[in-house]
Amino acid sequence: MLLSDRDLVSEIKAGKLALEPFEPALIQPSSIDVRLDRHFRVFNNHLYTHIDPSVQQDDLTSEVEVPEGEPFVLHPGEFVLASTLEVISLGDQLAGRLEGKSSLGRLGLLTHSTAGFIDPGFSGHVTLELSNVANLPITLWPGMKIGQLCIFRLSSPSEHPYGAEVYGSRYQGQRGPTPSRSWRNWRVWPTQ
Ligand SMILES: Nc1ccn([C@H]2C[C@H](O)[C@@H](COP(=O)(O)OP(=O)(O)OP(=O)(O)O)O2)c(=O)n1
Repeated sequence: MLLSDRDLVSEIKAGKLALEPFEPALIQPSSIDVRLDRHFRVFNNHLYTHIDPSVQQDDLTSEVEVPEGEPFVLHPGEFVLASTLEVISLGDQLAGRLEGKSSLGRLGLLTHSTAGFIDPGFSGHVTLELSNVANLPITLWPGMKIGQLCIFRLSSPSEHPYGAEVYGSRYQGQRGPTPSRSWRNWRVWPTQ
């Protein structure tokens, strides 16, 4: 079930959902707007011939911090990682989906390219996969509303929420835009 504004407020009051820092004005009818932080990760295309998800390519991205009062310029066709200003924490019976903002979508800015799911139990800054599909550069201003978070209540509490030992939970507690962490078990064959 998708939570309404009043349910979002009750979950925040009950401590089952947290956004830090939190601004009540960011609550929408059934979502909460999230803001852009000042840290970005750009791809070092000059260092690699290809991206291989099966290995850890440590120098694949570099962090860029935008100075106070300045924007990050995202050029057409570019793909960068950024992160929410807010640390987002979900209890074991809530899951989230990061969605774009229509006004930014109409300009050609994609907020997440594919992965928008936030697991129950997750806590950390959410990594944004930003790309510009317009024909002109787009300026990204730290602090601007960059997306919205929709929260769903699970049919029962998760038995092994994100962060539990049972999973890798590679992004639990992540700070800032976090590059892909390679899987140790990236291929799982059928068990006979
Ligand atoms: N745009 C996104 C989407 C997700 N996450 C965070 C919240 C999720 O709970 C966590 C893991 O997301 P996935 O399960 O989609 O990622 P993986 O399966 O690759 O990682 P893991 O093996 O840790 O589950 O990453 C994020 O920071 N930014």
